[in-house]
Amino acid sequence: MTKPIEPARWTDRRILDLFGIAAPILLAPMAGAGTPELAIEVARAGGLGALPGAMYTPDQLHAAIAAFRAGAPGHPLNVNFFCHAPPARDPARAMGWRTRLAPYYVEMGLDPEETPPVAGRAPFDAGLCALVEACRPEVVSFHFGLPPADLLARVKATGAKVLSSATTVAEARWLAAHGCDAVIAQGFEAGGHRGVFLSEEIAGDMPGVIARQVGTFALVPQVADAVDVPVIAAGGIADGRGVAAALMLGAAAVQVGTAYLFCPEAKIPAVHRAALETAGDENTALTNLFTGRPARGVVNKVMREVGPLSADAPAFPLAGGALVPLRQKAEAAGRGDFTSLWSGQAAGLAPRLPAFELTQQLAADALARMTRHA
Ligand SMILES: Cc1cc2nc3c(=O)[nH]c(=O)nc-3n(C[C@H](O)[C@H](O)[C@H](O)COP(=O)(O)O)c2cc1C
Repeated sequence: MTKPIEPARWTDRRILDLFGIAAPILLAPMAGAGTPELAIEVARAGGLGALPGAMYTPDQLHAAIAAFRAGAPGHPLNVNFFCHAPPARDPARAMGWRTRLAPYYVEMGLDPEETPPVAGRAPFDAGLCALVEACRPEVVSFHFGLPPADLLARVKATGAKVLSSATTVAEARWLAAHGCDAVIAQGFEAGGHRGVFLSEEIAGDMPGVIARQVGTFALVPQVADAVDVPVIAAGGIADGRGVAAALMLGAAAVQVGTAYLFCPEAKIPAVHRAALETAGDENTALTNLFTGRPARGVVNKVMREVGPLSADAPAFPLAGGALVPLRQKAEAAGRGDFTSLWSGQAAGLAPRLPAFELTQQLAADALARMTRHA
């Protein structure tokens, strides 16, 4: 086993002291893939464990938090929520989307007339806020901006430190001005959903929004210069080199997602695990097909043939519903043709270790590199 992390050796202690952790490594909250086991192992290794609230029911989230508390007593926990505005119903768009996908239903032996399930991702609301008040996670993070001021005030009143993702300097400034204790600078390389929230054109001009997305290497130092709160770098960081580079660019910590998907503690379908092996540096793309918002994943059949971006896809989070029957049928046949295979651009760098060992290796390797270059 790797040696324990020595907290005293990190020169920038802002995030370590803010959260009470030993290493500046944050597990990314990953809706649909994160588990209490993953969070426990990262926390035990000295990083910050996270649970994704977006795809759990409140009861499931309660149970997941309790499992974390039992498995990693005394360690802080980050619980993550989405705070998108729920979309207005748009039956014409929903029908257009089903018509676009109808040939695949026929190809897969499914009835295109069958009503697909509604894909839901609940935004942070008063009920989830009450859950935060009851469970008191030490850190609460948000994706797609921040919740309304009254809910945010209630979260902060619990003593939780608040984080959210910024994809531009303007978003980082906005988050710092609205009460975030630290800002996650999420570069273009990142797996999963872009945290974009200030762009008005997100629905109307998806290609334009995507063409302007900023990479981690350019984003992190500009955000670090722009805000007074500590910055957490995310996107394409999958080994010790990436951690060291992010810290040199002015980040006080990193948030890592894709590299943890290889861990046995991550819960992803077999087709996703297999696809990650092929992700490399050039086999992912930003797509809106699976939810309606841009997110990075391994290119598969539906992305190649319908997208990766489609103006027909209904608004977030509704696009996914019509893909569910196709996904289930294809996965049963061992194919990921309709599955959201979220991955960042650096999957090929991930050391492929269990979560405890991965966290310690990321930290130890980064420390060794930074010491060599000091
Ligand atoms: C499978 C997957 C699911 C994700 N789900 C969430 C989520 O629920 N909430 C969130 O804030 N970020 C989510 N993200 C984005 C991460 O927080 C982070 O920005 C990203 O993983 C960093 O880039 P990397 O994947 O290259 O490490 C997800 C990322 C992945 C890969």
